[in-house]
Amino acid sequence: MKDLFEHNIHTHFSKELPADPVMDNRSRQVFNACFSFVKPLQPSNPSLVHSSKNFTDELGVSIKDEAKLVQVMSGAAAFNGFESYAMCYGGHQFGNWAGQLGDGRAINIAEVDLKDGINWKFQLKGAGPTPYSRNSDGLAVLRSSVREYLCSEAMHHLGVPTTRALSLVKTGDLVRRDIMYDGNPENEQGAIVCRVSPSFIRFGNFEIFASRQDKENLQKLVDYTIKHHYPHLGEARDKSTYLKFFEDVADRTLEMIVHWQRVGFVHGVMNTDNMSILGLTIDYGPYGWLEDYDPLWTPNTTDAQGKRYRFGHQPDIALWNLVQLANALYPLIEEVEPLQTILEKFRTNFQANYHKMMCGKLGLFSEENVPKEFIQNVENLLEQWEIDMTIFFREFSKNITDFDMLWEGILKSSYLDIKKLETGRKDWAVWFDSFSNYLAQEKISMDERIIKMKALNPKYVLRNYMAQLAIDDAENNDYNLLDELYQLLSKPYEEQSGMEKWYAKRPDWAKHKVGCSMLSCSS
Ligand SMILES: Nc1ncnc2c1ncn2[C@@H]1O[C@H](COP(=O)(O)OP(=O)(O)OP(=O)(O)O)[C@@H](O)[C@H]1O
Ligand SMILES: [Mg+2]
Repeated sequence: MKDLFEHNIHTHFSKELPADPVMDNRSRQVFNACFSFVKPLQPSNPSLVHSSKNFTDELGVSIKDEAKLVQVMSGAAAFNGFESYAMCYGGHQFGNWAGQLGDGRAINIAEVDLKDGINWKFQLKGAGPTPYSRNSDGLAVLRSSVREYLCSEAMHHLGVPTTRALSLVKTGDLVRRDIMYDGNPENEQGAIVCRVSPSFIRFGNFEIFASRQDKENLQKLVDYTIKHHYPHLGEARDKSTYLKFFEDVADRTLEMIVHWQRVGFVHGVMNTDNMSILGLTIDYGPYGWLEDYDPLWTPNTTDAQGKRYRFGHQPDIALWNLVQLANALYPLIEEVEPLQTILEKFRTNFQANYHKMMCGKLGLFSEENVPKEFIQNVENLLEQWEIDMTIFFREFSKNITDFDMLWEGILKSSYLDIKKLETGRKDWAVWFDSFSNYLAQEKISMDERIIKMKALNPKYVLRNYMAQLAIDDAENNDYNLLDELYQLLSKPYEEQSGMEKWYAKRPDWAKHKVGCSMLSCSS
């Protein structure tokens, strides 16, 4: 395999789209441009924490010189002379237009043609200030970087569309953060994740031009996005192509959200500046994994009041965000109705896809036989009896032929004590009766059913406390647990000997610990 740095740069984004002519790296408004050239900050003493061998293997590249990797991925050296840049975008944050945001701490350091003929963009998160940093420092801490690094790779292996993570380095510099926003800032270790994706364009990249009535640049960006990322839409650049583009983005967004609901992922900050135009999960900030099944749960302390980004609300928020994207694209389409039709379709398609997915998790693959209420009923039961989502569905991925077997799984996955649980036995039995009826109508063999269920119901996910344990060790320069979780989560659907300890309910100590149940945006 050829070394990553032996590959040539192939610049598309920063060559084909308008650049900010001002080279001044001070926080400012940037007009008529998709990005600004900016160099990463020099780190004082960079060191490698981890790199994703799975991902470099997938990309078909090797890393021959680890020292060089650390230099490039910490921003100390350029990637084969590439002129690095930060992107300009805006966004709706918590339902309000926030104006220009942009890559305040992300810097694109390379564009390279690799796997599948894709032009991969390499981006450092936490590499120093840019014109988009506003009042912040452009940096990231080890704690949040471990979370981003582990989770992006874990999500990929779960089959959820996502940006990838190639490396995690420490900068050797200290970063001051007030983790609980309570006036007690502390010094933390600075770190940088190298993220990789075919594109980091977000809904907000389009919104910023629309908000400034800059139709010319809006169109340039849309045309670029279609050319490089939706080439099947053809050469024509007219209203019908733009509509089709919007429809495809809506479809991809829908697919991503169905996956999130399937694995119990709560993004936590679904602002439009965190919505990828490719339907990839982007920005692993105060995300969390659903443990006891609670549709109202959000990990984000900033959102604890309104719970706008709670688990059960993610599909509605995706739609809300798509409405903002529709508004941004409107100047190129100038017709409301066809946009509305696509948004309506999202709603109905989501319901159908969600139903199919949930039936699949229960091993019912003739979902047309199953009424919506049946799924609603099990969701209510899971919520009422505080049942761990991952364990329940994995325990269910067996040949469950009688109620006792189901009950065993419930005992294993509930956070309630047995005495309390006993009072729910009758309700579960009623549900199990209807389940047995639908099961009897299944056409596929039991073996096949179980294989399919296990492929939908992961055994291992990155529980919030697991990431925190890895962080605690990493902060003391011990990366063994980080590596153990990285390896574990690269095969989330497989039984793995010696790893059963990670297939367990969240321990009691983790219920209210910072980083394990609630997370602030401080990162
Ligand atoms: N420490 C920081 N310094 C400068 N800008 C920041 C910092 N933290 C966040 N921002 C900027 O604030 C805005 C919203 O932040 P948000 O938490 O969504 O993103 P993020 O975690 O920095 O990055 P990304 O979305 O690239 O993963 C973005 O424009 C982001 O670049
Ligand atoms: Mg963000």
